Amino acid sequence: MVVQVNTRELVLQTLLEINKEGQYGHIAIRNTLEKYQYLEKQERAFITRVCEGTQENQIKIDYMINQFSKIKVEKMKPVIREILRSSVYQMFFMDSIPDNAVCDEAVKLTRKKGFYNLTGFINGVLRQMARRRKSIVFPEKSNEKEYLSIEYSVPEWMAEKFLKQFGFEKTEKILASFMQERPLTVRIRKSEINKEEVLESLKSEGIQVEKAPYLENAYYLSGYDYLPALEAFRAGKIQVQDVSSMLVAEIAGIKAGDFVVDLCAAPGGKTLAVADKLNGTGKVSSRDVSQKKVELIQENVTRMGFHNIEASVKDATVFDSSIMDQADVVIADVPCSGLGVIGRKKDIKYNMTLEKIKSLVPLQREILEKAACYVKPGGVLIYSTCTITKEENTGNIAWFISNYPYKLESIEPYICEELHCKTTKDGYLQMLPGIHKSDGFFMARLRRVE
Ligand SMILES: C[S@@+](CC[C@H](N)C(=O)[O-])C[C@H]1O[C@@H](n2cnc3c(N)ncnc32)[C@H](O)[C@@H]1O
Repeated sequence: MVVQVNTRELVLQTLLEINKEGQYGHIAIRNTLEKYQYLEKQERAFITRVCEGTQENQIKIDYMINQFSKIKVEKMKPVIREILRSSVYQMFFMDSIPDNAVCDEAVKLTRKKGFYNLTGFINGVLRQMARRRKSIVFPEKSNEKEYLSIEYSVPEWMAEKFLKQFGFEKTEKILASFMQERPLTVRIRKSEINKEEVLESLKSEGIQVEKAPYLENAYYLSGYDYLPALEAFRAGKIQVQDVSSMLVAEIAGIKAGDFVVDLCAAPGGKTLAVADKLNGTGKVSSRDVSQKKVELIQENVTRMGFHNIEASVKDATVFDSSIMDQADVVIADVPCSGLGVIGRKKDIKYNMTLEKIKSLVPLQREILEKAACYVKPGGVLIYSTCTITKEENTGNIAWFISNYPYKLESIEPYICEELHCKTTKDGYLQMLPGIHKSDGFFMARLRRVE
């Protein structure tokens, strides 16, 4: 028997889950959708949109609610807080739902959750907000930090940090791009397959395929319901990967027969791109810190059918003498603050802190320090992150080249002209969302000189 559920109640449950320590928004939403698979497509779309939108705009929504509620959002009971937030999202960020319906449903849900004495409060706040829409105030643009923080729902420290690093105009572009829908990008494998046939197969399954920038094998996909059901995916002909991340295997300048070590490899995006370039030759030692992570790599390796990848559990901060001076190429795609991928993972903007960023730098340097020993003399080390903070990127590279026998080497021979800029000749590239057509990403190519 199918039990009727209220979609707004599922939204509430999911938002409460999302706000638990250590929970990821996309996973909480996926869990709800998997549990209630029998829901209509429209209901699933509603749950996804309201949960994602409420989370994405949380700082702005709280700022709005606080203008109408005597009890500040942070002091509210979690259930009440999430009912209000998601209702405000429906009233102010979606066109299709009348204010009255949103208020009525919020009151019903409050009652259903047992908060009888708070139905009046919920009703009062929401109806006031609906009635006095035009009186809601937002920070002036001249008040740069507060304006950016509220308008784009990022913590003030982040707005301030970006302002310092990029200035107002660039920061606004970056933050605005975080709010835009991100296309799903895939890399079509080159080895052992025919690209035209893959494109045909995708189109025959009703998928819209569009060329992505910068790389000939990068494509945007849309119109799919469940990616793993696609033939091209199951047969290991496509791999989900942002174009910025694909560039790592390009600038590594992989040659047939190379021995490549990927130190922080899960779920295997760069490992798989490198193996594709090796075209059945050489070997990739693909490592990550836990068994669970290595299983993710292995799953992808099995699906794509590569035989030249060996996935293993290895802590990159622990020296491994067995590969000392052995690798033609080492990839250190280190754990980072992830500020470049906020557009895809909204949790990052609420969970990252200045202290955490600060504590990542020594870890990244520890990994670089070990990585330096694995490259054979004359070999190549690629350092990359999916973040845009100076200290994790150019800061670490400056530290590294002043302490180790490495020099930066131009990446221009490996990337398209559109990406050439002041720094690419010098050996590194900082991609910025909203400026580049990709996630935020940093990559550097270093040659071991002795
Ligand atoms: C940016 S992600 C890697 C993405 C991956 N290179 C790809 O392209 O799919 C960073 C990875 O570093 C791993 N990691 C964190 N600490 C590590 C350590 N001490 N040793 C090895 N890997 C570590 C994390 O588990 C995570 O999978």
